[in-house]
Amino acid sequence: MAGFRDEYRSKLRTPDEAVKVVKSGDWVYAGHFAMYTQLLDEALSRRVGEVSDVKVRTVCATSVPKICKVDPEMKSFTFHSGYFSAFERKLSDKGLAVYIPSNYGQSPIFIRNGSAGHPNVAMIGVTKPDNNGYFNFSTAVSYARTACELADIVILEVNDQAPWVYGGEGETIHISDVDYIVEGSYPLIVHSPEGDVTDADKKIATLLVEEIEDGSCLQFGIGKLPATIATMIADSDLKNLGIHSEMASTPFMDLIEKGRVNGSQKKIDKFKATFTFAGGTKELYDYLDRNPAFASYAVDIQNNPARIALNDKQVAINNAIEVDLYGQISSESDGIRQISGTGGQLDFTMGAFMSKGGKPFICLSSTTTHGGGKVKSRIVPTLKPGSIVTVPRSWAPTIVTEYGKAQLGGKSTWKRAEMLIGIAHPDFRDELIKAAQAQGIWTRSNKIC
Ligand SMILES: CC(=O)SCCNC(=O)CCNC(=O)[C@H](O)C(C)(C)COP(=O)(O)OP(=O)(O)OC[C@H]1O[C@@H](n2cnc3c(N)ncnc32)[C@H](O)[C@@H]1OP(=O)(O)O
Ligand SMILES: CCCC(=O)O
Repeated sequence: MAGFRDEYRSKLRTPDEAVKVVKSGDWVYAGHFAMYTQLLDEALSRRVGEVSDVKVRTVCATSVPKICKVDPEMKSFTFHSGYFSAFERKLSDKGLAVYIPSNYGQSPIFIRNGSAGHPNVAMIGVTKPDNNGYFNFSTAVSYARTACELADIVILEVNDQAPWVYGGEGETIHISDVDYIVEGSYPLIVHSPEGDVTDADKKIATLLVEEIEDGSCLQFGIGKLPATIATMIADSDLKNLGIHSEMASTPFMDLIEKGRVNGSQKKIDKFKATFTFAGGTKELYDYLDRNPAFASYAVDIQNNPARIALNDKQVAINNAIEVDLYGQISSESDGIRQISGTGGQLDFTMGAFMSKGGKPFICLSSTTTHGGGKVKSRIVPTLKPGSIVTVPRSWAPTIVTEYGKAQLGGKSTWKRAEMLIGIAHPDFRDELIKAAQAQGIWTRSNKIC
């Protein structure tokens, strides 16, 4: 015990001392989500002008990184992210953030096989150590462990307000694997989906909840709709549900506390709700602290489609920006504008398809005023030039709008067009039929029921 305390003291540095190890040209892997390493970011930002071409990489930063604020010409730092938060997409709009495409579950694989930038320095957010000298990656297990294992230098930023989240695998690091430690104390940033819940959202949630059976195992993606659906399930009378998800969100508390989720039917991680990162309210972060109802895993394990499929009746509930008449799903860009990222959407869609009795869903309102202010259909003839396909049509699951469900798997292009137009907003159906005719995916026998 004493040895570990001495080792802790000997590795303790101020943030400014710790970031001195960063050299020009380095890749710096920073903390993810609410575990973004705020003190080290601030200290690194003070080295602007002194270093050049330092590439900082994170996932879904929950505030604007200081290194971006101080270096608008990117002379010292370039900021990279594998999934854009609202802050990051606004930085990207100004050319100040670079996106790294990947299925979330693949990201650590690319880092390990050397095709992603080698982590020269890992600066990762953790909890205070336990009595055995272990730190916990808290709400962002993600690929923190992989980054630390491969990094030349590991700096931990201890946040004594971070909850200790039980694992799984990949959730801790021992002090003997660490070079430097800095200490901090600040509340984890809250992540809550924006915007009011509309009547369309409620209708979609109702259509989706009908599909869930007692004993289903659930994944909820990021955004307002998955959160609305989770809340509706918490208020339903479903029972013996399980959770195998990428993200843990605020409604998970109610799902467990109201007795909907107990994990009793899971084939792996029985009685545990599993995830790789959490984003929600302070109450969620407090609830996760040393709560044996949860287990967090490294993302390459948690998001592995083959592992997701080990649980029966896996239901994947994710959100999209647009779907075209071929069933291509765009969930991360508006044309060439990168909005968010692929995240675990394809990982979980594939996993749910492969699970016995599994059901993958993509849900979206039939119209939006996003991206220009004018009402437009989210079911579109073709994706606009530059739009990124997050789920290819070969893996297209059931699409749900407030007008119904279209189960696309195995269907012809003619049938897909018919089904998708059938769940489009009525005001746009005629023009979609004309487009489908022009595209050769509409026959005389096609009809909208
Ligand atoms: C981290 C994870 O991977 S969790 C596991 C699952 N992963 C995924 O599903 C990844 C892909 N999905 C996503 O990123 C999200 O679910 C989204 C983006 C589809 C929806 O998330 P929400 O938070 O509900 O989106 P929201 O409606 O607030 O819109 C987000 C942005 O997209 C823009 N947007 C949304 N729809 C459209 C559209 N049809 N056209 C143009 N822009 C659009 C909005 O204007 C907004 O940008 P702004 O902040 O600059 O105004
Ligand atoms: C969500 C993808 C994360 C990464 O590759 O950094």
